[in-house]
Amino acid sequence: IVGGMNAFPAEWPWQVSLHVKLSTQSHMCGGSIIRDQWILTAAHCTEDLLITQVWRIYSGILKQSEINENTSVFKVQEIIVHPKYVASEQGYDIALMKLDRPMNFSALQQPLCLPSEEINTKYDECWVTGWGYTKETGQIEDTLQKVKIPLISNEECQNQYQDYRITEKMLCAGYAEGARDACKGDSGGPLSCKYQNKWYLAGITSWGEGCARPGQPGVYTNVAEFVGWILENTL
Ligand SMILES: COC(=O)Nc1ccc(-c2nc(CNC(=O)CCc3cc(Cl)ccc3N3C=NNN3)[nH]c2Cl)cc1
Repeated sequence: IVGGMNAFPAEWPWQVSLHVKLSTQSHMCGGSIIRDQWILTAAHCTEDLLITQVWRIYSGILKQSEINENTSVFKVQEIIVHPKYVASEQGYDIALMKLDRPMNFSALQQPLCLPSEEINTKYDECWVTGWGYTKETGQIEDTLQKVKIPLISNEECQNQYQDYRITEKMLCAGYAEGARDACKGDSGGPLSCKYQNKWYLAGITSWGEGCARPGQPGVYTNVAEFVGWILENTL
């Protein structure tokens, strides 16, 4: 997250950290709790890592340094990648991970709401969160970062990304002057938007041209367009 600040404990209780354990273990992507046994993340996070055994999912943490052999960890029973996913810039950057056991919800770990179709235009505010870099040449942050980012219209976003096709299944958010954005290591995490005092998973952090560059907003998977797919696949 570029231009953000430290989150508070239990402020974003649906945010999880997805780790991969090969010879070493490290944070790979963000994710969001949507049901007691289901995490929503980006399809590109699972590329070349479709073997479930390498994944470790940490919930209820604020700091990466809280992770140790005693921290509660979830393993992955199943990974479902959207069948139309090819690359982030072409959309369908969405995947489900089924946990090896149901999660007990608490103040520190609980789901947020899936959006409905028409809500995208009514949000009061949106925030992107993650442990990603705070600048393009950065590193994974210890403390979860948060930054408030306004949604922008797909028409405006398409004007700023002339070499790409910004589809209705994408959502854009950013400031014209840049300076605040998601960055490397934030992908898969939530763009959380508030409406009438409830938080909704409006977007999944997906791609952008660099981090926080002027006129280069962040592009998110438009979750409202995939609620049917999510429900069908999490029965
Ligand atoms: C010790 O452990 C580690 O070092 N772990 C670790 C884990 C993951 C990564 C990593 N993850 C990615 C996937 N892309 C993203 O996360 C954000 C994409 C994105 C989305 C929006 Cl909305 C806006 C801008 C951008 N954007 C463009 N350019 N940069 N960011 N790339 C890399 Cl590199 C690096 C290190």
